Amino acid sequence: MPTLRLALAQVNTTVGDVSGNAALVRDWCRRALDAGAQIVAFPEMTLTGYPVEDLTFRESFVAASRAAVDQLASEVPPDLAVIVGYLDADGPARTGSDAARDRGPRDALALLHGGRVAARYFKHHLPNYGVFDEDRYFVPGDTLTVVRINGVDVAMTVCEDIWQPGGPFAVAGRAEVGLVVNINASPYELNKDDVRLPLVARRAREANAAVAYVNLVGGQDELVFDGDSIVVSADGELLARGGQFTEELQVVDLHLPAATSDDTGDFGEMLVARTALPALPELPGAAVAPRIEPRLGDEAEVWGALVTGLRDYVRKNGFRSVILGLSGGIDSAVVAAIAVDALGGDNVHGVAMPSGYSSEHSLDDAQESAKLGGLHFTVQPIGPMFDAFMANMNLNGLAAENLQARIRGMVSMSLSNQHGHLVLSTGNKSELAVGYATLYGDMAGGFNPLKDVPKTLVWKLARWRNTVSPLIPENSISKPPSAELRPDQLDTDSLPPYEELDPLLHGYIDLDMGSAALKAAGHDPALVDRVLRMVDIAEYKRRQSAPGTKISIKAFGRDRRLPMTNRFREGV
Ligand SMILES: Nc1ncnc2c1ncn2[C@@H]1O[C@H](COP(=O)(O)OP(=O)(O)OC[C@H]2O[C@@H]([n+]3cccc(C(=O)O)c3)[C@H](O)[C@@H]2O)[C@@H](O)[C@H]1O
Ligand SMILES: Nc1ncnc2c1ncn2[C@@H]1O[C@H](COP(=O)(O)OP(=O)(O)OP(=O)(O)O)[C@@H](O)[C@H]1O
Ligand SMILES: NC(=O)CC[C@H](N)C(=O)O
Repeated sequence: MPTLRLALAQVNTTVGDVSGNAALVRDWCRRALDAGAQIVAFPEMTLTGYPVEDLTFRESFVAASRAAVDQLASEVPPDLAVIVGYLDADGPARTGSDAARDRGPRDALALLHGGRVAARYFKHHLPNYGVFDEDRYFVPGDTLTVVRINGVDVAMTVCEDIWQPGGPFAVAGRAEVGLVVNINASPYELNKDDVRLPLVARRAREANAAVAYVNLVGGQDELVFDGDSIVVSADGELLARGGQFTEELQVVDLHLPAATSDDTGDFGEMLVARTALPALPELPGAAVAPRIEPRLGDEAEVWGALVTGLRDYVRKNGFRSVILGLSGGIDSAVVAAIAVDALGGDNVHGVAMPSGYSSEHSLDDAQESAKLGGLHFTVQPIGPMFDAFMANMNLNGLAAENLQARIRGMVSMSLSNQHGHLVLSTGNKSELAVGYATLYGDMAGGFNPLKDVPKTLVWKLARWRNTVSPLIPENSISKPPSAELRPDQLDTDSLPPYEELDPLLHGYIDLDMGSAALKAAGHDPALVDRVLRMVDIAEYKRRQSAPGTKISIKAFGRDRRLPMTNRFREGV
């Protein structure tokens, strides 16, 4: 049986940084060569980053990607077979009514070898659900490219191709290949790694071939990619698995069946095209021992996603530091802790902004949070600014309460302008769901790490993080949540307890259950009516909220898209 040494490069690309991504490929090709690899595979759309969204419509961007792949072919080691994702096009982008087309932008993959592009493949299945809009951008490929490498037939596929039965994997089976490489940009959501391994194993059995699945790592706006690259044998046995949220090279020796078929042409759902590479150098030295990295627990996994999402948003947008209001409450303490893990305490600035309603312990807790995180801490009382407003405007009730939140938002943004820190907002998913946040107040900010984290999970994350090392004040975890916008205010004055609210929100938001289904599932009918109304009328707020890392199956923004102007009310 021939043996191929394959490296999977789980790397962190940046959208739009074509030359930087090409440099990354060159660097990791050298590492693959040092590890004695014959083939190295990079993630989907490596050269452009993923997702490029409407950049696809720009001819100049497509041209930059195509030029980069040609140039890269002459720059990577000529004896190494390099599989790399990029944006290609064999026709113009969609302009409106041209519904059925066989040419246009392509989510493409190139096999580089011997100083040239030796083969190409265009993604066949285009995801168009959840956060994906690929029908908007790409034309599906209809030809599976099979490359003979040292006597083994290797098929190459892109991401969604592995999520669908039939299509490229079934065709690969009929074409009798020994290995299917699948390059991915598969965003993280909680427990997705539990789905991936059985999926990859199923597809291996469907193709009757070993499968190598390589995924991106790193953050891109609301998305974060967790890596979790996988290699399985033809019968679905796990051979190697990468870590989560780490850039790394996974190297594996695969004993694969010698090629048996030369058939090409129509294989049912797709055509098959074949090509062959000149012989690659024989394997040097001893066999490599593949690694199977342990899985992270749920809290560690979500924490990894939030830290990676924040770090990359900050870094890839040219910031070095962040600023946030530290109230002494759980949300700002957890955001500060995420920021400390992402950027180091020296790059995190916490500002306590006490008003007349802030309790003494709030300031102490805020200070403790800063001390534990080793972050910069200042106190900026807002009383005089509040008084100046009130002396000039006749405000009372909610208008006066919200003024405090707005002054804090203005102070944070002013310090951002002055010192160049990115402002973090801290509203969790439960609060954003029911509109419990002040527009242009505590909602002010450039990025919100907790946007997709329900309040009950915020507490769990805090407890888990403190088991690693103490970073979040115990008092912030244990005290009842309060906005402290009026005397003795508690969240429970306006909201049901979060232990009741969160499961209801999960049903309504993440699972799209209606009022009848939620009541049938055992939620208190009066609470269902009240909460659904609160969620429905707060859509305008969510549209104006800062972006934040997606961790759930349905995040506000890219995933859950609802009209702001909407008279439909559940059960009415
Ligand atoms: N459909 C629509 N489209 C566009 N804009 C719309 C709108 N409906 C109202 N608006 C605008 O929105 C305004 C109302 O929103 P907003 O000004 O935010 O004020 P509002 O939602 O009335 O009050 C903020 C709520 O958040 C709570 N809060 C504040 C701060 C922190 C926390 C916390 O603990 O985390 C909680 C606070 O106790 C209060 O219940 C209206 O005055 C109007 O200008
Ligand atoms: N006294 C304060 N000093 C500094 N920032 C504050 C203060 N009060 C509120 N903030 C900012 O506004 C955000 C919303 O705060 P608020 O305390 O009203 O609600 P919360 O959801 O209970 O948040 P937290 O749990 O952080 O207190 C806080 O997370 C914090 O960033
Ligand atoms: N880029 C893609 O095709 C990703 C789609 C796929 N279902 C995933 O989430 O992994």
